[in-house]
Amino acid sequence: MSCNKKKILLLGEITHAHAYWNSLKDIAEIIVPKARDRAEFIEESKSGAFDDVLCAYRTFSSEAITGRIDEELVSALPKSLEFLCHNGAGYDQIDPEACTRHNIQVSNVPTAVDDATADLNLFLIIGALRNFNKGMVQLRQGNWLKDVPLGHDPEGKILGVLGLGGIGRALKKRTDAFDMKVIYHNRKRLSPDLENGAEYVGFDELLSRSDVISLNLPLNSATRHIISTKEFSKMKDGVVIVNTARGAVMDEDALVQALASGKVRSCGLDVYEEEPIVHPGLLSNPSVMLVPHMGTHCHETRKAMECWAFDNLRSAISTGKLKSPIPEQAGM
Ligand SMILES: O=CC(=O)O
Repeated sequence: MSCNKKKILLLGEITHAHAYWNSLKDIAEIIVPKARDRAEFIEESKSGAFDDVLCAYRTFSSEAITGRIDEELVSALPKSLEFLCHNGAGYDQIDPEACTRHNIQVSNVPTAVDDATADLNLFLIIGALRNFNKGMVQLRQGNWLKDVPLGHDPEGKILGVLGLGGIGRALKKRTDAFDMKVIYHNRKRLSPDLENGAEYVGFDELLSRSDVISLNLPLNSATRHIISTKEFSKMKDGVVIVNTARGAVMDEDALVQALASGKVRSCGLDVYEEEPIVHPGLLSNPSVMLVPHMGTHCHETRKAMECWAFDNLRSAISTGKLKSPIPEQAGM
């Protein structure tokens, strides 16, 4: 009976939206790989185990088995594969050009991640400005307020958002309540309704005017290390930097140096260049706020993300179109 159904390749685990996932079984047969690493995965695919799959669903952590979805991996997948539905906003684990060359349409999960990530982003800004981490570390060591410098109020400070997308805009909504003045830089200026009062500035102006810089842009070849030594030198002394996007948009070595010199007063990080490895210069610095990639680490958000990704699968199977194709493939 199942032979008439379309096939979905499951890369990763279903953790929240079980009922929705089970409902997909009415329209699709689920193929679960046995591979434990990339070499085994490629071999399994070449053996024909994934033949005829139309769609693949993948999670962020499935990279531990498949590795990056790049030319080598995509070439080993069956030609029947037309849709790759990624569960996550950032899809830097996928090479969009390789997928396009092999006629694989890719979707991600925008919007559903915005509020939870912006909540964490705000927590990091306030914590870094107010030296909360240092105070908390000292308290646990029995050193009540020892060597904890006075912090700074967010009110009246200039927040420079690099990448005013969904998360950046959700952050602005939150920082408006703290009377922060928001300036932003994107490759293209947004429409006034999306700007919602944020001031559009050039990249260098954002670096030089901001009291707090928030990195909210995707990681790709154009944004890797977009913040490094030269950019730090253009910032105000004592600037605060927060990153909930991807670690590699900022050069971590350069950040550690900028913290040591005092150029950067403090930072708040949810993401790191080599997760789960964290730079020792960050780990040993009690003034910085460090969180282990928890931007969407909430029941409700994780469920909403799965549902969004499954909507993409359902749409691909029933209409031949994705609900949220990645921008690189718009019009494919
Ligand atoms: O990091 C989380 C995501 O990309 O959704």
